Amino acid sequence: MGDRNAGNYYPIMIDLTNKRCLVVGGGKIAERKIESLLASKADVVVISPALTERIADLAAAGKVAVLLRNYEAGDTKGAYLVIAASSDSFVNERVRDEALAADRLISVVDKPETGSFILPAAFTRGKLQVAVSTSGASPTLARDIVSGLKAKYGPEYEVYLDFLNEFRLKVRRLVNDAEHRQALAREIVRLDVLGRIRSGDFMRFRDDLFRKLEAETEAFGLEDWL
Ligand SMILES: C[C@@]1(CC(=O)O)C2=NC(=C\c3[nH]c(c(CCC(=O)O)c3CC(=O)O)Cc3[nH]c(c(CC(=O)O)c3CCC(=O)O)/C=C3\N/C(=C\2)[C@@H](CCC(=O)O)[C@]3(C)CC(=O)O)/[C@H]1CCC(=O)O
Ligand SMILES: NC(=O)c1ccc[n+]([C@@H]2O[C@H](COP(=O)([O-])OP(=O)(O)OC[C@H]3O[C@@H](n4cnc5c(N)ncnc54)[C@H](O)[C@@H]3O)[C@@H](O)[C@H]2O)c1
Repeated sequence: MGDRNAGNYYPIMIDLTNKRCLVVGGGKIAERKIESLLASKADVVVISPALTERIADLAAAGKVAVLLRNYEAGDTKGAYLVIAASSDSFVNERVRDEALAADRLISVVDKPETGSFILPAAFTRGKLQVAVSTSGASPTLARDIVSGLKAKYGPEYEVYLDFLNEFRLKVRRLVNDAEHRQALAREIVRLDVLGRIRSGDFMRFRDDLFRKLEAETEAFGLEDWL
């Protein structure tokens, strides 16, 4: 494992909406990658002579396009991102070489260090996305860390992030002074908004706050709510 990436992977949030993503292989591992690609609204194409039941269901429902055959040279053409997830390491190597030659993003599930990216363990709460990677050293540890974080950052974070997003957009629209905007950005996360979401007191609080912000704008501060 001497050639494992030493931890200098570049973390990036990438928009895959309508991007063609090719998955070679239709087994358990491919299934997991397909599910996460679909969750990111990618346009998924699967090439594999056999499929798990779940992938076959996704194909029947029109959620993924499937070519029910072995990988052939040239298959990576037109793909923005490629995942080599077959059980045949020779095939995965060919997929990788072809993808790399055309500078496509490529992940190789059996020899991750030979590809150009790896996947983290991750979960979302609306706009909050938490992703953990051990640079491939221990996917199981990554998953354990994520399950701890999942318990800590519960479903209320979805509402919280939507609120923060709405607040930020309003502030950007209404408040011209950059320092004032920054002060509000710092203060808003110090308010116990999560407590209000949990206690059911949130909607009234939100409406009051936004009403005041719209009315007072440049003079608006959050001291009264702290
Ligand atoms: C996090 C997660 C996300 C996902 O897959 O979407 C993920 N692996 C998960 C689970 C998992 N994977 C494995 C086990 C069995 C126990 C074990 O062996 O440890 C379990 C546990 C289980 O399944 O319970 C085996 C395994 N994994 C890799 C290899 C090949 C190798 O290392 O050479 C082998 C050996 C295969 C073999 O020898 O047969 C490689 C990779 N797995 C990665 C991601 C990337 C690095 C992540 C990081 O940086 O930490 C990387 C590098 C490539 C990649 O796939 O991008 C997902 C958790 C999903 C969740 O949250 O539930
Ligand atoms: N990255 C990870 O998280 C991780 C975890 C465990 C295992 N693995 C590795 O991932 C690989 C796949 O594991 P799996 O459990 O999904 O295996 P699997 O046997 O369930 O599935 C393999 C799939 O590859 C397809 N396939 C075989 N030859 C092909 C070809 N020429 N062209 C296209 N598709 C072809 C098969 O039809 C099948 O659908 C294994 O090599 C395993 O070592 C990776």
